[in-house]
Amino acid sequence: MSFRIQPAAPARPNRCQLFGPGSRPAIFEKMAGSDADVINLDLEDSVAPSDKDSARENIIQAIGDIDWGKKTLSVRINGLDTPYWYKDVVDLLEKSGDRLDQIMIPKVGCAADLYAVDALVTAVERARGRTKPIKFEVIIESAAGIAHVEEIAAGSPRLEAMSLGAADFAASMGMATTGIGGTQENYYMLHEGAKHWSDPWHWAQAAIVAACRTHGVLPVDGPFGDFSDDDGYRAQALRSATLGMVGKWAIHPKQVALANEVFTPSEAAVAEAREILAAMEEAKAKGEGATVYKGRLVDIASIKQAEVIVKQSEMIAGH
Ligand SMILES: CC(=O)SCCNC(=O)CCNC(=O)[C@H](O)C(C)(C)COP(=O)(O)OP(=O)(O)OC[C@H]1O[C@@H](n2cnc3c(N)ncnc32)[C@H](O)[C@@H]1OP(=O)(O)O
Ligand SMILES: O=CC(=O)O
Ligand SMILES: [Mg+2]
Repeated sequence: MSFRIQPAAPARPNRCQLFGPGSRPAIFEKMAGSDADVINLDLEDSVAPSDKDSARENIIQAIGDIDWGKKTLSVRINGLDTPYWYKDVVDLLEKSGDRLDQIMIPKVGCAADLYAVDALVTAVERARGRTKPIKFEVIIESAAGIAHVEEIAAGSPRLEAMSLGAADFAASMGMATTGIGGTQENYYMLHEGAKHWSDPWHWAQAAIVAACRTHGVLPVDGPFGDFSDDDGYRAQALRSATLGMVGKWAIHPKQVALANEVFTPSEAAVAEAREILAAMEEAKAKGEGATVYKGRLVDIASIKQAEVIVKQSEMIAGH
């Protein structure tokens, strides 16, 4: 371990982030009644330019009027390249109460983007005497975002979560696809005549996880557009969980259960992790740093691996 200890990410469940357009207030109660850990009310790309003002008002009203339970309540503001974002921030903080937890900043390209939003948020919070500091989450969804991912992860003490936005990311990178996330038909290796599909999102996800883990931020997988394809969603989510991500977006309510299933450690996984911890306790009592569990090596690193699963399960159960 480096002299610098890796900071812990925020201890809150973030298995599923359910999105809904701010211009569609009829679904807000349904979102609040869902099993998603995080709600993302959207002012950005799911809202037409002509609806930006009314969507903002809908969201401000709903923040106070609806019982959001224990969910993390987040609003995705418009990008810093638009004329809308400053009013999103100012109106949200001036006109809504303390129930709002987080602002999601899309298309972040460098740490200065967070600095700019932080400066505005801080000014409004002070002017209004808001005592609960607003947290940030960001979307990495551009070439600049992924190129500067580490400085972004370190960009603000308000930052709690970072998502990969596959749709805008693909567009910014010039990727030859219109699919949002998941397997891409033309991204394969050929071996003895058989196609083996590769994962074009892998490197960006791994970069996001590394940046997040270095700076104590929650890494999250973004949207999977084909909400008719449960198996495709599950496969994408399982890959993300295996890489260290803690959750995934749902762009339709039917994806919530899939995300919760994948990002809640199973009883079998928790039981095995506890057995590994017990085996290592026994080894430690005998003065050994390594032992054998079910025919395979476990050592002091295995304790840390097992603790990730046990802690995640306890945190979710305790929430
Ligand atoms: C690339 C990105 O930026 S992704 C993030 C931004 N995008 C979004 O926020 C889009 C979020 N999703 C949606 O807007 C919608 O789910 C759509 C447009 C994809 C589909 O909407 P619909 O055609 O109404 O879906 P469908 O008919 O299957 O809805 C089934 C039920 O779920 C409800 N529902 C639909 N979307 C949502 C949602 N996001 N949250 C909660 N409930 C929802 C519908 O009201 C309907 O309820 P009912 O059975 O009581 O009538
Ligand atoms: O905002 C999300 C995306 O995929 O783009
Ligand atoms: Mg996007």
